Amino acid sequence: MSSPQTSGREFDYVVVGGGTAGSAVAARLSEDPEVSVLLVEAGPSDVGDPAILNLWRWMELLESGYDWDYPIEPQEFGNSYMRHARAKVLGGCSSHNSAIAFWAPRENLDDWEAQGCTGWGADESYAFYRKLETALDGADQAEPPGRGTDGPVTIRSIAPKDPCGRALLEACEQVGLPVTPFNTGRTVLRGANWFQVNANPDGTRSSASAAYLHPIMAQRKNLEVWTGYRAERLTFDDSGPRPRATGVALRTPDTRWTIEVTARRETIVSAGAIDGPKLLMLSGIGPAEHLRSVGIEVRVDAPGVGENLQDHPEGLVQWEALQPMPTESVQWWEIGIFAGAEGRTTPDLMFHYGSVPFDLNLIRYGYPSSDNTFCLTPNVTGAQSTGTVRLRTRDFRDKPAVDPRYFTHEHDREVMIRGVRVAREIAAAPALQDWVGKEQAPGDAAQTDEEIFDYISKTHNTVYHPSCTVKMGPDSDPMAPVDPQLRVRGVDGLRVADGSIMPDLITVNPCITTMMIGERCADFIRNPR
Ligand SMILES: Cc1cc2nc3c(=O)[nH]c(=O)nc-3n(C[C@H](O)[C@H](O)[C@H](O)COP(=O)(O)OP(=O)(O)OC[C@H]3O[C@@H](n4cnc5c(N)ncnc54)[C@H](O)[C@@H]3O)c2cc1C
Repeated sequence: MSSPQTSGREFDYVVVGGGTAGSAVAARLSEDPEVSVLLVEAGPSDVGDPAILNLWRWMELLESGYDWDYPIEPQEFGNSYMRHARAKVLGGCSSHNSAIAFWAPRENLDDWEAQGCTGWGADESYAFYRKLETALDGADQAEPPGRGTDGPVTIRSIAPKDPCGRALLEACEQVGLPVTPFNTGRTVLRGANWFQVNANPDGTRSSASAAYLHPIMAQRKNLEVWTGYRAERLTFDDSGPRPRATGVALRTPDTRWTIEVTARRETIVSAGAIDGPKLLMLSGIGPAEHLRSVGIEVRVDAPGVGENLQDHPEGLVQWEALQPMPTESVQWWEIGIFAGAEGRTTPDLMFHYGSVPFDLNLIRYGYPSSDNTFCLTPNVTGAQSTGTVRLRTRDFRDKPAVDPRYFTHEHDREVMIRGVRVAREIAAAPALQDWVGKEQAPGDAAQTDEEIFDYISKTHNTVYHPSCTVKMGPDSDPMAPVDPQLRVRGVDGLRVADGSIMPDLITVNPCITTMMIGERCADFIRNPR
């Protein structure tokens, strides 16, 4: 596609960001042959790219050319060296991630509804999880509405091949965390199991792009997918009483031209929880004072844009393994453990089990690491610390300032410290004694709460779930830039559909929920209420 010639093209819908939600939005909208849809993605196509499609290679992608790779602002209580991986490739983070597949707990979605997000409760939203998936396993254990049988995304359970993983599950049983089925519609408070993943039996991803786009990209004449085009800003007609979104200004792949494409009906921003608020702010929609401070004219004073950044902070306990660890794996992180505190309705603590060293934040502090290790990573599922995404400058090429403000809330520190202790308790159970060698990190020196948190604050990572930065909410909430049908307040013709619209981050891994958000956005557009 050569460059200035593409300028001035018109479509009914323009979806900006060909990621997890954007792929679903574009695929569903273009089911109607009467409308034309353009999907624009800054990164390259994933079609035929083994580095992306082979799920077991996901860790190679961190800090690679496929990663926007965002640094974070200096943290008072957290790890200032931490990087936020965000995929820059068709399929977005669903092309980059470890494909752990969860339906959100019913309680999370019902809580969204209770916050004024009408229509987002579990009963209505679960219909869209069903619609998006073909569940290969576990359907017989699910409660109504049951698992999906003919959706584009293949979800299957990981086979129990890893012997260390089998011993781990036995150890979990021994400490009161029994093997419990996932994705049944019943919330797992305390229990463990092999994950379900959105992947095909041959080990390739069933990412948003592979599932929604690959089968239709060449066939559907009313859908165009442009890769390598980066949105600089949204365009508007400001002549009426309210601004109306008219499309997007794009930098061409050769970086030589800025072109404009028109959305006759709507523009949908699906650029994710970091680049989405950035694009809105570059387009004059954001906190007025901040926009003025970087020289951007205010179109809509939307104080909630870039606020409310939520994430799942993740700690690490790593051991030398006494026996050889597997040399092949579905994605190296095959088991999940929930260890909710007494009296909760959703678990406040989750672990991933890695059959690999995960020392990307250890070496700079001199912690030992080696090739034959395994680890448990406690994460705070309902972290109370919230952060911000802000512009550094008005140049679309500059990385935004991402400040998660990790562990600024005491709750998060307490849960994480408990997480390290629970990980040690699991490791001390009889079933793991043939596997557990020296604890490399945090190691014997970290015993008191202060010592454990000192280790955590230096070395913690993230489960890579930044969300909630353009949250939806009722009209009465001035911090909610979008309404429950995902329309941006203060302008016409513009919606947001991606992980940024969650009012609160769900307890579990959010990729499948983000696809559900894409499904719902297309449904709101096609079936206006
Ligand atoms: C390393 C990693 C591992 C993870 N593991 C899991 C997991 O196992 N399970 C799980 O449930 N979740 C996981 N997650 C989280 C999950 O993948 C994300 O929360 C989710 O995919 C985000 O979807 P999204 O649509 O909001 O954004 P994205 O999928 O990031 O899509 C945004 C898209 O917009 C594009 N874009 C951005 N700016 C522009 C612009 N200016 N112009 C054009 N295009 C632009 C991006 O390149 C990207 O393709 C992981 C995430 C990462 C990074």
